[in-house]
Amino acid sequence: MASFEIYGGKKLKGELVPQGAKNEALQILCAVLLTEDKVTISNLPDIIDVNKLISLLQAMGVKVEKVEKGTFIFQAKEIDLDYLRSEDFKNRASSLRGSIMIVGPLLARFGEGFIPKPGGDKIGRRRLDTHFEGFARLGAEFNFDAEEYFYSVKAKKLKGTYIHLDEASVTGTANVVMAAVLAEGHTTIYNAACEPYLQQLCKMLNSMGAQIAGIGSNRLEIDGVDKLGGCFHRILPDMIEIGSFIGLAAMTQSEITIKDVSYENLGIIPDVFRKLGIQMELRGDDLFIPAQESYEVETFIDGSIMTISDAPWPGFTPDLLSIILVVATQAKGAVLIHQKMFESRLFFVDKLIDMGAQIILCDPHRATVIGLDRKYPLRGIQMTSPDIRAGVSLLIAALSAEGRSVIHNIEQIDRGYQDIDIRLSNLGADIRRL
Ligand SMILES: CC(=O)N[C@H]1[C@@H](OP(=O)(O)OP(=O)(O)OC[C@H]2O[C@@H](n3ccc(=O)[nH]c3=O)[C@H](O)[C@@H]2O)O[C@H](CO)[C@@H](O)[C@@H]1O
Ligand SMILES: C=C(OP(=O)(O)O)C(=O)O
Repeated sequence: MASFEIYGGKKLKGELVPQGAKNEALQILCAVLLTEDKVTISNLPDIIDVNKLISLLQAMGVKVEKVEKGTFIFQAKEIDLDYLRSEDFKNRASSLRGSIMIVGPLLARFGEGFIPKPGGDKIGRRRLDTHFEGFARLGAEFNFDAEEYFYSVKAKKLKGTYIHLDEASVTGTANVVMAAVLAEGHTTIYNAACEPYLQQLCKMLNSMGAQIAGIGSNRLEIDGVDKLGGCFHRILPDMIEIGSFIGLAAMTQSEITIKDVSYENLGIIPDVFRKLGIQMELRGDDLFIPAQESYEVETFIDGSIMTISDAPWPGFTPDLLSIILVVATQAKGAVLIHQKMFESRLFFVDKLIDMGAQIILCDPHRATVIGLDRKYPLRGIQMTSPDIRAGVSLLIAALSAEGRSVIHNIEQIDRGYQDIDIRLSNLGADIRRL
């Protein structure tokens, strides 16, 4: 288990270039299974989850060629379907969440798909009903082996239909879309998730020859086609990383320019940080965050306490609520953080409380943060990162805290943030890997 050692309290300064988006990359990589032609993907982040998925695809028979840093050519010409029944497949596929999205493409192209219980963060119940109910609506036969925790689907030919997803699941929508593009006839997917990750996936599929309309909305209309071809796809900058950097700048009173953020794809994210009183300026497509002495949380118009909660896109992503929470600890004013989607994502606040933050965990979904307005800095402690976003939030807290902090289990952070220690050191942070 690797750790970071951090001496906090330093102001940082400089530029950060966001990596390609983790959650988009995981969808896009699975989509290469839909064609036997070559697919070139650029701006792939060099992070644990993406690298694990690439090696899983390789083990399945996908040819992978590295063109340059971040750019790879994939060709899924010969897929070893027997491998999907092996122990090695079960071990690899169960080590990350994104692997679940190989099922839709496999089912659509080869008539069968398998997956063990996927990994990913332990942040509460993470059911897969939306995925498998969607496949069943398209005509697939579904089987769940409860003893082995193994899901399988089979279908000679998928048939287009009307599907009202039971919830706007991000990976669920991606999976059902990837199955529907090769189904016979027309499919409507209503209550679809529409995060930029999905918009990007749909655009990529259309450039491979798919017929998807309604991109960016919660109603996708898909005309099935017989075959898809190759394409070139570039991954957007990671909006979660960009949000994390906005929080980092505010919390450490640093002047940071985040380069090439693709502002139009950030949705409501910058505005939510503005509600905490954080200033930022768009310069071209760069986001400039000035060093701020203090920031004050807005109240609602009627003067009541600000609530920040998550919702499916175009609402505020749950993946940034932990960052908002940590940044609120040094704001002026109070804010209620309401994590509606996941029930175990706020427990990391006990570490922040140990560091001196004033937080009341009201219940597993809600925490009230009383901002310290920098009257007392947080103090460095030893802690363990419970999940990827809590991990980065604790890292931000440690960078702002007085003294030495050690964060254990940083594999959680490495699974989504590329070379984070090196990039922060370049801005003047005192951080090292132990
Ligand atoms: C690899 C990947 O892309 N992971 C992301 C993906 O996970 P993932 O696709 O696994 O998450 P889902 O969108 O399926 O659902 C997330 C949670 O929200 C709940 N839910 C979902 C939709 C809804 O309308 N109401 C509702 O309550 C679900 O029950 C579940 O507990 O989306 C999550 C939600 O943005 C993000 O946190 C994850 O980072
Ligand atoms: C929860 C996340 O990831 P995963 O779905 O891969 O666990 C995340 O990216 O914040």
